[in-house]
Amino acid sequence: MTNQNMVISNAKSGLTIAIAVAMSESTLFSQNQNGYFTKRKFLKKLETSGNGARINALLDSMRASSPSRRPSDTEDHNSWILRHPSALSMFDEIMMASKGKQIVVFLDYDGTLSPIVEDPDRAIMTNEMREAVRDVAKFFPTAIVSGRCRAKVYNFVRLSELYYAGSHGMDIKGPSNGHKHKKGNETVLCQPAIEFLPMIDEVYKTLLEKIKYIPGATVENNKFCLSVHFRCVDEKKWGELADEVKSVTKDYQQLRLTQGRKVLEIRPTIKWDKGNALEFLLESLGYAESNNVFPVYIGDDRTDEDAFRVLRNRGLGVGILVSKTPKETKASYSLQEPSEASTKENDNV
Ligand SMILES: O=P(O)(O)OC[C@H]1O[C@H](O[C@H]2O[C@H](CO)[C@@H](O)[C@H](O)[C@H]2O)[C@H](O)[C@@H](O)[C@@H]1O
Repeated sequence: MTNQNMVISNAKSGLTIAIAVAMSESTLFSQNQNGYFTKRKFLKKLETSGNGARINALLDSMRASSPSRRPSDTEDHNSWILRHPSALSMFDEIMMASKGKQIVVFLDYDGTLSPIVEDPDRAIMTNEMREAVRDVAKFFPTAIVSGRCRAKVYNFVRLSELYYAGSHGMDIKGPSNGHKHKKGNETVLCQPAIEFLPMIDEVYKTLLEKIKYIPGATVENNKFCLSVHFRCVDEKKWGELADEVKSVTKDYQQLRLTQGRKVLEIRPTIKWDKGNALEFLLESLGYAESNNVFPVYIGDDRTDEDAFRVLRNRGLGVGILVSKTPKETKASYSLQEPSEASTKENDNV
């Protein structure tokens, strides 16, 4: 089995595109035309409001981000896919664009490397996926960019050779070993919201008390930000939950509310997001102003849009949105859900 076959057979997700791009670049991956087309065919099979906002607006937004499927969705999907084609069907185009450039891979965690599940503590990444990421990182600098706190996402992924940007990019650390992609000897570290730690902790404790009577509601401490989960909350109780969250955050003008997949996220108002994290990491790798770099960013959530926007505005690399349903996005390409093992059939929110 060649290195290339090994890499591909380990891949079970949207991550395959990064691996596919790898095939075009690495000299380790030399092969003839037939081999190229066989691999491509095989890859196809593998694809599996701020503090001032009113409560009603927040509740509307929670509902809007959790749509139920309608019969016309197929039509919407067809026109959407024309604007955001499958990254696999555009394989050749992406390969051409990356030619001669240094690929850097950015991967979101929840909904990209792991399936969306009801209990956030059980969003386990498969060993197969871990091996695929490990193989990608052998060839390219690779970063995990997550809303989770860095330590937690590291515990899920457990690959010391990667860069990790936790808390939506507000906590960045370079590889803990002497990895070849590491620049110099210095450890990359960036924590732009360090002074918010006591405030976040205080809000976490207050929220724990406030929401404990709402069945299914949980709050997750992501160190520099908080996640209030409502995936397991009866929709009739969403209004109450929104009330409680607003009643706490209204006293903290330095915090803002954003939304993810059935989650309200409380974050410092500083201008720092996954897009800034991407730029910081490119700079740390020595590609601040360079056009010879080809970032591949794969993500599924609203917060990943900040990174997609940076790539689009700078005309760099590709953004790939993992989604089964049409969504407004700045990503150029799309992929289906990360794995067959992901939650319920209709759950893409
Ligand atoms: O940036 P990400 O790595 O995608 O993190 C965003 C949030 O992901 C997690 O919540 C989401 O996944 C959970 C597990 O599948 C699911 O139960 C929840 O409904 C989703 O919103 C994580 O728990 C959050 O802290 C992250 O902010």
